Amino acid sequence: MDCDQLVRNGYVIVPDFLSAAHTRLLYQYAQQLPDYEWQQAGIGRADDYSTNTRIRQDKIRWLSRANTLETNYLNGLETLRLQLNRELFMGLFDYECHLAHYPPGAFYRKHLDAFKGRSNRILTTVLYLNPDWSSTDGGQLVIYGQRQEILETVLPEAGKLVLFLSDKFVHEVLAGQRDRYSITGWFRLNASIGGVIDPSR
Ligand SMILES: O=C(O)CCC(=O)C(=O)O
Ligand SMILES: [Fe+2]
Repeated sequence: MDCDQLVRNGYVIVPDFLSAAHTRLLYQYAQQLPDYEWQQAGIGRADDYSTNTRIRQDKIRWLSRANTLETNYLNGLETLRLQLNRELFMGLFDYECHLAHYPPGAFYRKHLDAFKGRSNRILTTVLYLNPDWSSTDGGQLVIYGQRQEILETVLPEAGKLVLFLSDKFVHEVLAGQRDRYSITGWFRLNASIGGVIDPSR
């Protein structure tokens, strides 16, 4: 992981963050999960939470330490959290993530993952799981700059990790032709106030 790029640009794209073997296992795992394991994704959190399929149409499943494969991934991101704290003094407190499944045609319109001063989501991570994804398959992640210019159009290719500051970059997921699998997560700060635990979701 190149921390310099993250500091310079506020985002970084790492093509081979995860080995092909580990990525394949996660891909197969996601593909075989039965329908009832997935929930319609929503927007907002806690009391503000709602599902709005005009904005996003993916299905998600939160990761836990309930099995080895999920635990391995969470351990890998824990190592990254410690690296970021060590090298960039980011003070990241914890990490949460979910599998995401975009069926053909599904999208996620332009949005921010966090709003300045109102969220403890600091850094977004997206890991892509699909092997052999080509540009004709669609499903790109488009990252926008401060003047709404396109900074990056990212193909969701197996093993690739995208990291960006959650309150800085508007982004969207374009509709694709294939089932698209990924793991999206957030490094968080601890924003509990007055003994009220800050909700993670
Ligand atoms: O899957 C992606 O490329 C991005 C997903 C995303 O923006 C989100 O879940 O907030
Ligand atoms: Fe997002």
